[in-house]
Amino acid sequence: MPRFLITSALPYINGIKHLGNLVGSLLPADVYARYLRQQQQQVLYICGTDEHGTPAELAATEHGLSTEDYCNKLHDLQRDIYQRFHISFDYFGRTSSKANHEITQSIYRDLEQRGFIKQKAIEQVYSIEDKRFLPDRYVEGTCPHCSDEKARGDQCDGCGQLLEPYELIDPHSAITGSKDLIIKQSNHYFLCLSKLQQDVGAWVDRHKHWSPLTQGIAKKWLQEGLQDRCISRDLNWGIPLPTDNNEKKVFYVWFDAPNGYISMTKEWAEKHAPDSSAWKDWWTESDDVHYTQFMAKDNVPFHTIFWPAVLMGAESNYKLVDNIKAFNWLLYEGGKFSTSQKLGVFMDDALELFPADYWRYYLLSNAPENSDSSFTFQHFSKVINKDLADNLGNFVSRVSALVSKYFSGQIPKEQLAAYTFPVEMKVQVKELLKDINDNYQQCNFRHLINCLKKLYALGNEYITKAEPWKILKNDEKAGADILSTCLILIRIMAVASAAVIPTTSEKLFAVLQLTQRPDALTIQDESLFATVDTSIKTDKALKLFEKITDKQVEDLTQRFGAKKSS
Ligand SMILES: Nc1ncnc2c1ncn2[C@@H]1O[C@H](COP(=O)(O)OP(=O)(O)OP(=O)(O)O)[C@@H](O)[C@H]1O
Ligand SMILES: [Zn+2]
Repeated sequence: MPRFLITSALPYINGIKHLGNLVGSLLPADVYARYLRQQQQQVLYICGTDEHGTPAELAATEHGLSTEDYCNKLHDLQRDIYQRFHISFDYFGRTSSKANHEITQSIYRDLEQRGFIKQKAIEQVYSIEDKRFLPDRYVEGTCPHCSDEKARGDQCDGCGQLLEPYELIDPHSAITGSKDLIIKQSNHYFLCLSKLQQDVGAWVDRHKHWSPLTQGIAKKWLQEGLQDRCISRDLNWGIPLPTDNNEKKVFYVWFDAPNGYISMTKEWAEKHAPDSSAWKDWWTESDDVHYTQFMAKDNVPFHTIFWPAVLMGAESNYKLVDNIKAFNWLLYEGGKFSTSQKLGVFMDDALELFPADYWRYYLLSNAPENSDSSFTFQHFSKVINKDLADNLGNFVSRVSALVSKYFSGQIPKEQLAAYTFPVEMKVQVKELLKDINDNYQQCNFRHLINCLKKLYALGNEYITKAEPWKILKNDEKAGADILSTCLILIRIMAVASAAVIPTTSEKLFAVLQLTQRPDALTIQDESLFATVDTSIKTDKALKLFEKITDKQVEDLTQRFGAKKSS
């Protein structure tokens, strides 16, 4: 029986994440994991915070905390918020863990032994006032090409030119503004990626099923030719390089972060599996584990080229990824959401505004799958009001009100015994369920939501056309049959939507007074069409979703239009 390993790109520690991070990595991975579990598959879903690197140190300083304390705090905050979004990790770890230190250092030693590490002195900008080497993007100045005064040492956003820090006119530290900068030489360690080009290229070629976005990015890097890549930094915070030279170097965050997937699995096994060595059979190359990663496009080179190269070079026999579900950007006011620039709608604010299921449903309906997509409150309200409030919510509320009113919540047993689900509708629903199942399986989230939407609409249209409220006045049996069909449809909607809107699905089962969980039934299960013997208890109309008003849209657009202030 296959087993499914799932990881979502590790959220960086420098703040509460935004809706872009949610839709570009965490949410789709969660939906896939939930779907597979619902289909009775064995799943391990691993994620955790990515904690090393300069932005973490700077964020800590900004908050007046040591980097370690800051990371502890932000890790807990992030974990809490993912729980509130019902992201169902099997384990949520940290790249700063002891296990990650050990695994990263051991991978490095293998690479070194096998001749894939070289040393080279490089020149870097050192800020005397900051007492630190400055990464290129923390050097700012005037662009020599377009005179933009806000150019960074890696790139000018004004004209798009790639730059070196020494090319800037009037360079200064982006941290303190100090101009007291010198160029210092420092010995650094490089991964010999150029030696691994062929192996990585052949491996990428074998993955023809990857999406055009994933393949396109991987092939572009390969065509340009892989360059040896620096894996060390002169920082205090990070995983120390186990070198013989008497130097204080740490790994560059890109090198240690993905190893976190492995080390977090190790911690999961130590804490939660019956056998603490269970992590090994998830990560050893074998046919029965199918590994899927979720991320947005900026992370694709790291997961298709750099990290696989590291694992191949180390000849570690660690499992390489089978499928990569990559996303484009979710845009906010025409630009990219940004944690460092505090731009966009952040997950904590989002949950204060609306329940998690609103966001989960909307973000997947608008997922940047084939191209970038834009978030607006206007669009958000349109989708929620139409799909969830007008279709799903309205249908369930009409059905429960009628069953309460005409049958005191319980359709008589003798009528249920004589009832069968209408044949024609069964064909239609089965077809939809097949599409829903396929889209879950293939992680086609926009199509998936479209099918769910059709399912909700089908119920609503059926009851509108059948008009049980009229029929019930003269023919109780015919009316009871229509409502029985509706009750079954509610169960089907709950089961089919369970991975996307888990809380709502549970509420639907609660309305039906079903004791099972909606995710305990598989999506194409024949028993979904059996009669629902319920005793609904609603005295007044049930309101599953609150409609979002034009006034709310206006206020929220205004409130979040400017940069987030804190
Ligand atoms: N606007 C976005 N749309 C979709 N996915 C995104 C977006 N921004 C970030 N992601 C993805 O979220 C995941 C976690 O990202 P990470 O925490 O590293 O933030 P980031 O890419 O540095 O974002 P930011 O620039 O906002 O800090 C990554 O897979 C990243 O590609
Ligand atoms: Zn420029």
